[in-house]
This record gives sequence, C-alpha cells and structure tokens, in this order.
Amino acid sequence: MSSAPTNRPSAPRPGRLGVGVVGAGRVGAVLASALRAAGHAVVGATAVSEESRDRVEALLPGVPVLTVDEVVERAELVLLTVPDDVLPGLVSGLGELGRWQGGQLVVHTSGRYGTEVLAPARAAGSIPLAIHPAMTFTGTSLDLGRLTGCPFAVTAAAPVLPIAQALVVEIGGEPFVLDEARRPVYHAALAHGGNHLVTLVAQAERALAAAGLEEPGVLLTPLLTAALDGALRGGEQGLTGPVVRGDVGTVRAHLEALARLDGEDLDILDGYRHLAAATTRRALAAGRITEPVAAALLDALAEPADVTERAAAPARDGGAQAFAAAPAPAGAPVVPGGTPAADVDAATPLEPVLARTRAELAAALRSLGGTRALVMTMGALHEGHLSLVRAAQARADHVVVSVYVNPLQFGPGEDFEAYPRDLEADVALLARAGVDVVFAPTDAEAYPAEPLVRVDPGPVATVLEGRTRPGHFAGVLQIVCKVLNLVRPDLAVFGQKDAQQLALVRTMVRDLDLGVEIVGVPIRREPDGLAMSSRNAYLGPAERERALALSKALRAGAEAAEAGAAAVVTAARGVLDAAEGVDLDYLALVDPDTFLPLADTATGPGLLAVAASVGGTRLIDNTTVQLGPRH
Ligand SMILES: Nc1ncnc2c1ncn2[C@@H]1O[C@H](COP(=O)(O)OP(=O)(O)OP(=O)(O)O)[C@@H](O)[C@H]1O
Ligand SMILES: CC(C)(CO)[C@@H](O)C(=O)[O-]
Ligand code: BAL
Repeated sequence: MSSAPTNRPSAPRPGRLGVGVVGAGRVGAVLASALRAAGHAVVGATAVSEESRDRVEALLPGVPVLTVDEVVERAELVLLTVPDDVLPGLVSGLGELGRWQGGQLVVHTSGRYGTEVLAPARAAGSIPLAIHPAMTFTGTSLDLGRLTGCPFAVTAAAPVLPIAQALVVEIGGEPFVLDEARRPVYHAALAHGGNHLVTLVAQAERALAAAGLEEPGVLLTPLLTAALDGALRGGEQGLTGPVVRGDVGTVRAHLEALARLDGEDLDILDGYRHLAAATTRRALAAGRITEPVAAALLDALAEPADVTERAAAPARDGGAQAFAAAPAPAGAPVVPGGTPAADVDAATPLEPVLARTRAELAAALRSLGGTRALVMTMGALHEGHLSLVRAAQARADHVVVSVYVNPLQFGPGEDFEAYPRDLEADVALLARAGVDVVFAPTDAEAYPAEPLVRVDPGPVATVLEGRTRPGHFAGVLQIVCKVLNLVRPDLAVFGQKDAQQLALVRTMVRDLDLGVEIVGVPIRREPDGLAMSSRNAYLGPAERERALALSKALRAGAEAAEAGAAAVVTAARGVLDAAEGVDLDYLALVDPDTFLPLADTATGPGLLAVAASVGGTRLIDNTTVQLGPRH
C-alpha cells in the first residue's frame, strides 16, 4: 500500500459536533450511529425511501428526518453518504445555492473520490474530508462491531488530515492516508475482491444446485473459507486445482458441462473462462506451471465449448490433426454477398467470405454486426495460427483473418519467393475454424502505390530480429497499420512466437493512438517442443530433429531462472553449443518490454529469445522466465 499507517495517539479529537447525514443508506446510518456513540450529536438525516426511514428509526432513534437544505444548515459536520455518481452534482448544486458554510466539516465516504469533488464546498470556506471504510455494510447494528479495527482510507489537505484521522479513530477504525490519485484503483481493487467475490460464490452455488445439490452454501463453506484464508496468506502459492495441475482435459470437461447449463446460468461459463485464463497467467508468472502447460490451458479456454454456442465452431476433438486430415470443404469459397442462408444449418460450418480486394473486404465488413477481431498471417496456416483464431473467437462476435506474404518485410536474399503459399488450403482450414472473413489481397490491392509515408518502428527494431533483418519491422508495421485501418477491428490477435513483433505492434498502437486492443497468445508447440511455424515445412527429417535444440535451450534456461540471469544464459548456451548443425544467430535474455539486455543481477520477468539457422532455415523461439528466487 502506498500509504503509511497513521499515528493514532497524536490525532486530535474534533470535540463534540452536530452531525448531519445526507443519504441515510447503509453506510450513512451506521457511521452516524457510531459518531453518536462517540459523543457527537446527530442533528438530522435525509431519508427518502421507506427503507432509509426505517434505518434512521432503528440506528438513529430520535433523530429528525429533514430535507438536504435543513441538514446542511444545521450541521457542523455534514456526512455525505450518497452514491458516487450523485456526489459531484449534489456538492456543486448546494454550492450554487450558497448552502455551504465556512468552517463546516464536509465529509464524504466515496471510495473513488478524494476531496477535489468537494471543491464547491471548499470554495465557501468549509473543510473537505474524504474517508472510506474498506468494509461491506448490512445497514444494521451488526455493522457497528465491524467498525472496530476496520481500515479507513483517508484523503484530505495536510493541515486538516488529523481531523479526518481523529474522526475515524473515534469510531474505532484504523485510518490510513491515501493520495487522491490512487483512490480509483484502490476502490476498484476493493470492488473486485469484495463485491465480485459475491458473484463468484453465487455462481458456484447455482452450478452446485444444477448438479442437484440441495444446500450449496453449506457445502461450499469449508472449501471457500480455507481457500480465502490460503489466498490471503500465501497468494498464488496456495493455489490448487486443475489449472496448477495442468489438467487440460478436466478444464475442457468443465467448459462443456457449464455450456450445458440453463440459459440464465450461462454467465457461469463466461466467468469460468475468464477466471481460469487469469488463473493460468498468474500461475505461469508465479512459476507454478510451465509455458507449454499454460499455452495448452489457454487454448482450451479459448475454444468454443459446445457446438451450440457458436454456429460455426471448429471440430473439438483432435484439434489440428482433425483439421489437417479433413478433406477440403465442399464448394468454392464464396465472394461477398454470402452463402445462401438456406444452405446452412447450425452444425455446418459457414464458408468464410474470401475478399481479394479492398472493395470486397469493405462489402464483407458491412454485412457483419457486433464486434470483430483481426488475425494477421502470412498463410501456410498451422495449429499455432488456429490458436490465434480461437482466442479471437472467444473475444469477438466475428473474426477476420488476413493472409498476405508482405514483400516489405523481407530483405534481399530472404525467402520471400520461396515462402509457402496455398490459399485454397488456408481458406479450407479457416472455414472449419468458423472464421467469417478471409482477406487475401493481391500485391496491387495491398500497395496500390509505392508507399511514401512509412512507419518508423523506433529503437526496439534495431536489436535481435531487427539487427539481423534490417527494415523487417518497418515493413511489418507498415502492413499491420494498413490492415488495421482497412479492417478496423475491435481487437487484433498476435502470437508471442514473434515476441518482438508483438511488442512493436503494441507500441505502434499506443504511440499512434490506433484505438484497437492487442491480444497476445502463447506459443503453440509440437509435442516434442518445437515451436510451430510455417517455416518448419522447409526442414528435412534430420534438420527437424536438430531444430529441437532451440526449444531445449530455452527450457534449460528457464529451469535455471532461480539462479539468476547469468545462469539462464549459460544453461541455454550450453545446449546450443552442444547442438550440431545449428547456426546460432543470437541468444539473448532481455527485458520483455524494452528488449534491452538484462544485467546479471536482474530479477523479475525476462524474455529469453533465440534465433538460429538449421540447414538454411532460419527459426526463432522464445520463452519468458522469472529471474531470481521464488517466494
Ligand atoms: N507457434 C505459434 N504459436 C502461436 N502463435 C504463432 C505461432 N506461429 C505463428 N504464430 C503467430 O501467427 C501470426 C502469423 O504468423 P506467421 O504467419 O508469420 O506464422 P509463422 O508460422 O510464424 O511463420 P514464419 O514461419 O514465417 O515465422 C503471428 O502473430 C505469429 O506470431
Ligand atoms: C503480422 C504479419 C502477418 C505481417 O505481415 C507477419 O509479420 C506475421 O505473420 O507475423
Ligand atoms: N513470423 C513473422 C514474419 C516473418 O518472419 O517475416
């Protein structure tokens, strides 16, 4: 926490004050009651709803229910306990009417706001204070006990801060000082942990009820109590369950079971997907699972769970093998205008629209409603690309895949001409995957004129890949920017396999305000560890075997991560040095954001990246490592 605990004994007592409450909701009535118990007088409260009036009667017996004007007029301390969204208008409205008084304490209990929202009261000479109890309230006398020891975030100008602290201390709370600017994220954290926990428990109870269990709350209590206790004490280190065990099959079975729940409970599937993906990423960062396990879990979580969930879902079992072995789908790809609806039923994948020109793309996009995601590729598609497609499908209503071998990113002597091209097979694969639009422009459509205005990728493009392939990233960003502008997606998905490319795309989107979300997807590997790549097709059987040195080196490096940066590089280099027929271009341990080399003493996340040629085929691979001792 950025704040320092306050020194309780030095906080002055504000003396006996006349307290007025505006908004006798749960928090207002309870805090006023506590202030009363501390010796202050409650001079009035506003209470519009019957519930609020009952609350005043129960918690503040004898206190008159008044109008806002009357409360503000009579009170030396005005307690504003209204909803956050009402607060600014209320304070400025009272200011415009000249109701605020010099010397009056004006205290609000919003978590999100500091004292700036009280500026109209300060302008009239009153003393603005913001206090926020990190607690949930029932609005009954039960809450009074909960105030003892309850942390309160306190924000106020330095000279009057002790007054706010003293008020908190008087009602039994523990004040801590919080900067105004940090309040929104502080409040988001509490809402996420405290409120969304309620939703999570409710969803777990509904799923248990769907399993025919009668007292889900009773059943859950021991587990949830132990899990909460463990999480608060040991964070992710205490995590148990299928994600940390790498039980991908179980996760898939869960998704399928949840997809079959009644419509009103379908939010559970959505919640499960998001939280399991977040759990996977956190378990990976905490070193509880390896990258291949995380990749497999994230892929499973991105797959449509049931054919009924998405009309054009891919076949589920068999994954890439099923796609690759399947015959080309009947019928040629369709042009904009679409497949006649009568030809399609829910189980038949829709043909994607194949757009070869900008005009065809524009027409295809016009016919799509909802949100859309873009996946950019150079074709010769494999399961790695399909994992990008599935990640896109999990996040948007429609998916556009571009297939284009971009000449601008190839240097002289590189494999532009030899690069594998098979549009028909790619479209067939994308049809099976349920993609909506395939954009495969010709060179003349992609670059109707020699581009005069170029994207400058900046310094990150001069190291690693950029050092060996000068001009490569300028060419990549030129086409990425262009296709983003032609497709105008809500989000675009890129592979972590090209980590430097992913980082540069993110930087371009940030620096040029392109207004698109960039999603990164973990590296998809063959069972023996080789990163999937279209260029693997160039490898003969012996070379294919030798190419394993790259992923083996990364694994050796990652396993040495606890011993620090130097050990990581030494371990990885050892594998590469021992490998025959592997011509190393670079092996580098760099900062995952800046791509600058990491010092031997570095701790935290690092990116271990490798590029090497095997029999003339240039391959790249990388892994993230967590440097330094695990805690
Ligand atoms: N194994 C993989 N796992 C995850 N994403 C991948 C994988 N391979 C490629 N991608 C991603 O797919 C997108 C398109 O990449 P591209 O068409 O260049 O495929 P590729 O197999 O990497 O080809 P190449 O052999 O030219 O490197 C990029 O965002 C890339 O990072
Ligand atoms: C992003 C991309 C499709 C641009 O040509 C290419 O660099 C790739 O395939 O990663
Ligand atoms: N996969 C990145 C594109 C390229 O190598 O040109």
